[in-house]
Amino acid sequence: MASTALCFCPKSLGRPNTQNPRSRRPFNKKPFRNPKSNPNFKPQIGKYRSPPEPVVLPGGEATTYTRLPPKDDYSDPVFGSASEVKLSDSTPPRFEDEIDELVSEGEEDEQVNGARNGNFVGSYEKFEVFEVAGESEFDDCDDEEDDEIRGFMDDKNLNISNDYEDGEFPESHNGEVMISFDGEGNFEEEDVKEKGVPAVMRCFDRAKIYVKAGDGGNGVVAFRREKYVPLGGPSGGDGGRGGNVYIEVDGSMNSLLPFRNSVHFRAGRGSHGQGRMQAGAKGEDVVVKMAPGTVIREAGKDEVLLELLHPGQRALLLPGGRGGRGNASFKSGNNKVPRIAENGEEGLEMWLELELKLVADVGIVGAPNAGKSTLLSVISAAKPTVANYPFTTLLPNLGVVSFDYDSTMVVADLPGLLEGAHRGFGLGHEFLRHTERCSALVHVVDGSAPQPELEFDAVRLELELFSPEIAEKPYIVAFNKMDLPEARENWPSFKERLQSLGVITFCMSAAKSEGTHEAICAAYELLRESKEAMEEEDKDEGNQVNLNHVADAMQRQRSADIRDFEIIHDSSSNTWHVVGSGLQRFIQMTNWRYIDSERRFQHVLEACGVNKSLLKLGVKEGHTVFIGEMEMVWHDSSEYSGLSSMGRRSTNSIKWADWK
Ligand SMILES: Nc1nc2c(ncn2[C@@H]2O[C@H](COP(=O)(O)OP(=O)(O)OP(=O)(O)O)[C@@H](O)[C@H]2O)c(=O)[nH]1
Ligand SMILES: [Mg+2]
Repeated sequence: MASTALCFCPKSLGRPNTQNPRSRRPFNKKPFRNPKSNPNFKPQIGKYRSPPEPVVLPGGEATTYTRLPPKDDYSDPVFGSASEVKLSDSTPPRFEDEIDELVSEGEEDEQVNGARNGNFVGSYEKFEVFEVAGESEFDDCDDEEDDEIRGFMDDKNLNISNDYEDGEFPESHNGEVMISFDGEGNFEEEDVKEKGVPAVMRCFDRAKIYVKAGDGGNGVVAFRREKYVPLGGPSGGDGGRGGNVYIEVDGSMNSLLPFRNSVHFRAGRGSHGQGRMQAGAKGEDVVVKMAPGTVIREAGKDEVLLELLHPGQRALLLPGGRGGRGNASFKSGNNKVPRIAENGEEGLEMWLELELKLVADVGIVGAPNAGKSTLLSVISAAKPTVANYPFTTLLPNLGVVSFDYDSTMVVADLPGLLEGAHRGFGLGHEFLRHTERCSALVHVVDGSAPQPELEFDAVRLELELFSPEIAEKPYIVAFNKMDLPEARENWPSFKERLQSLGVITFCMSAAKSEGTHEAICAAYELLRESKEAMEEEDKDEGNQVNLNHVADAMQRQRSADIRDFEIIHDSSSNTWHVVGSGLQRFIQMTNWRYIDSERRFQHVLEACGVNKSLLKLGVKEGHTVFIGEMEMVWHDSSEYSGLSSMGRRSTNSIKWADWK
């Protein structure tokens, strides 16, 4: 079929590389920061280059890899002239052809025998794979401005070299990551770094966002003046409450990619109060929509704040700040003309780290090119890309399988797993966490592979190394490509071995849609059983989850008693720090423009025991005392003994951590 696909080499995906994209720029090209200054730059309105159209090749050409394939199997996108390659050009040579070629050159030696015995990889020389950066600056998903030119996969970033003889490896230059393979199946691990995938793939299931609740509006000082109403009294209204930050699960989202473009979410501030006792309007709430299964943590912390699974669930994350009181609220028997009003309470702010673990019922795992996407495409309406090269699937695909009206299941097709994936090879491990929420797995094995048993074992081992919990999930094995004679030949021995292990095994031809229904029905049966078991557990636990627990905890912290404070003395500078979240909030809400505020402040310090405690601890005339954001000085004279304000020391807004 004459069709084209984006040009990339699976080998370059076989290493986790996070080198600085600017560090290895081709010497004959001038660096350009602004892509629009590049004469070759064509703006892409559609944001990302679309992935290749689904292609179904004659299955006979497909080859499954459980290790990194040797270079000759693929045309090199860097050295080739075209930026796109025909799939037919990149068809890997048949295993036997390779051996025959060697034989015809009179090289029938140990290598060839090794290959005939199935030790395919051992017959190759060492090679290394590394990444050379082009001008692309797309690697950083935090960089907002260049989003529109970020390509889905930029083939300029890839380079491959295997020019080195055994044992001769160059030092790694410019921070590039090298993975050396010594022909014995041993990989040198020390250079392996964590982030090895293009930005779009990292941002698929990870994001960092900023959220801020709205500040409360200020209260005002006003007095009623009206004809025939003498001494109308205070009439300053209260400020409005700041907007809240909510997190809502949006069933139509299945990735965190939208957060590449919008990172900051701020709720509106409440309006200020007005005369005639008019209270300010409430600030606008902000609702941050997330894909089902997003795990939310505070940046830099391990503790999970929220984990919402079901579409439509909504949790209050940050409550808006309280509106400040106007002078009408301060009227009392003692003070009928209060000249005081409060500031609105500042809304809390926070950086959040989001991690998506897809909510799928069944996960399809297996080696690259085994036929996982083909299976998903025949059992559901999903149209994943199918092609005859490893790592066709770069991001997980979801599909819904409907049996009848009320029995459906969500199936996730994941990128292929290579041997050594736990050490960072391939893409599989990047996305295996998406199977954590699956109740069952379908393990697709390429039946036409030279040794399907080895392929099966390699993938099982990788699953175990990634997470024993995933490996313990119930699974079935789907032995694929039964339309090919090799698969039919391998099937009896494979079936016998797996049956002896007690594994449920099905044979099928995904391409011809034969046997797929039986396999998927068996997967559904596993799902049903595990759901029943889970429902039982839920019944036993019987507890309802409070989705607003984060906001509740914050609210409790903020409204702590003003008398709960701690005094810290710094003897080197003779300064005192009075720390307490109740006091801090009180200071932040004090509006120092009004003369009565200072008096009220002094009164509160006296009443809550700050002055007394300071005196007890030995504060002296002229010592500096910090309370929250206020800097104060201590006076110790016969007429007045206490603190007087020197001004604010910072105007930073409040972080959640400050309250803890
Ligand atoms: N003959 C035959 N070929 C098949 C069958 N199923 C899949 N193929 C072919 O195998 C190749 C790989 O299929 P994919 O579905 O892309 O494999 P995959 O496991 O999703 O591969 P990755 O996404 O790279 O991990 C394609 O050329 C398919 O046409 C089958 O039942 N019979
Ligand atoms: Mg696939």
